[in-house]
Amino acid sequence: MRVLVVDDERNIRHTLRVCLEGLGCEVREAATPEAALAALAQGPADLAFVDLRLGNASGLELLPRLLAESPALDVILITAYATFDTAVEAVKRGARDYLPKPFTPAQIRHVLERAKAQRELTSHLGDLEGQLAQAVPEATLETASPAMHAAIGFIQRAATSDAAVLLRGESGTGKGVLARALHSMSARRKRPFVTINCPTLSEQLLASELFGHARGAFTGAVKDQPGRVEQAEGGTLFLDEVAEMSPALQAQLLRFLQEKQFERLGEGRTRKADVRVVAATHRDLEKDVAEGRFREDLMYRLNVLEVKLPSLRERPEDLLPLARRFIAFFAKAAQRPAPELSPATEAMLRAYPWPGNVRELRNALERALIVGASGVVEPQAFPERIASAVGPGVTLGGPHTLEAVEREHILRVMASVPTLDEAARLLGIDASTLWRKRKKYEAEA
Ligand SMILES: Nc1ncnc2c1ncn2[C@@H]1O[C@H](COP(=O)(O)OP(=O)(O)OP(=O)(O)O)[C@@H](O)[C@H]1O
Repeated sequence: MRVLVVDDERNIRHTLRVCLEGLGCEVREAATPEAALAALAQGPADLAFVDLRLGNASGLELLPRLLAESPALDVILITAYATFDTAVEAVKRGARDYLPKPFTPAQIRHVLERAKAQRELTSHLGDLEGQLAQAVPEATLETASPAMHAAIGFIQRAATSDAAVLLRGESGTGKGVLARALHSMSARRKRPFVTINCPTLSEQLLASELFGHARGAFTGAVKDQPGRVEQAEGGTLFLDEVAEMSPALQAQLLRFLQEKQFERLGEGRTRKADVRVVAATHRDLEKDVAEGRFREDLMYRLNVLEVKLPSLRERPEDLLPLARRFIAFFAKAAQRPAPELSPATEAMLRAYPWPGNVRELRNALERALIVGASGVVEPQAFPERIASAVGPGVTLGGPHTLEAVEREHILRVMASVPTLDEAARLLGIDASTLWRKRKKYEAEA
């Protein structure tokens, strides 16, 4: 650590230098605010010990000037006038910590270690954020689909309340993405968003993951461990695939939703948590209730606010914009120029039913970018199941009835523009005729 010691008393500077150098730090000294700023201008420091009293000057006033010069600097304020108010004021102005005079070498070491640990954590977090941004394209809430637009509007309204929300929809439709969006739009946004993926854990592990456990609660429980409910304090807990919970856990979750109370596994003490619950499922919950697999009372607790996300098939307007977005993202990550989608690829993407929804589209495009040649993405870059989905295979001049060609042309035009009116304008017919034709195609499908 590069440390700057700012104190007008030579003795104190000397004591700190000896102690800090003994702990492996590189130390510079300054006796006045001007000297401190000049020292920083010459080279960065990680940590500064600053006396509150610098002759006629004040360390508290120097603090913002130091931070303006070096925003990543951690400042520890030293003072013989240790009052609670000064400490609070110092922290408000951006100090990392507070060291009362007279101090011992052990206190200095302690403060140093704490600052070091904090710096490591901050940089680790920064790394993780960077990695995440690299690996996952940023979710977009832009949509031209009326069904998706309605779902997002619902989420925006739900964000203003604290009621439980149930997100329904096929796998890969973006339930997790919307749960996170809901959290970041809500007043809880500065607190944690914690996800639990219910089907991936055994009953006992899931109970312990959710509510925590006491030491010795089961083999392998070597220490007390808080659960995700406690981690999510003040924030949002996202229960993915909630229908997969065992009956015993359903009962515990119901109690938590009703009373906000729970116990860690193997512990008598009842704890409280302020957590907003958002749950998701791709299953038909009413059927699970009718067949005795899911508690009816729990369903009604979870679905106070309920929204269904459309499948990708139900939002054809978004297919190509999403595809282009993923292509741009993965090309950038691979430091390549983003290729175009060929017309044949666009037709194929529209013809394929996308049972895995947005997730499947994203994965298919990531793969296509790796296996395909640069410049233009052709259907050959996709797996067989997708590449063979060329719809009715209509080609101009091919052996088709006029009606089949018309139908295919109309469907493709509708998928390529956001509104029915725009499609009608492109096709040169009026919107009511187009609406009737679409109804007819839907009835035939
Ligand atoms: N609006 C979106 N913008 C960008 N990517 C999205 C969007 N919606 C979904 N995705 C992509 O699809 C993937 C799946 O989304 P998500 O995990 O939210 O789906 P899900 O409905 O929760 O699926 P499952 O039930 O299988 O967990 C995400 O990781 C993301 O890559």
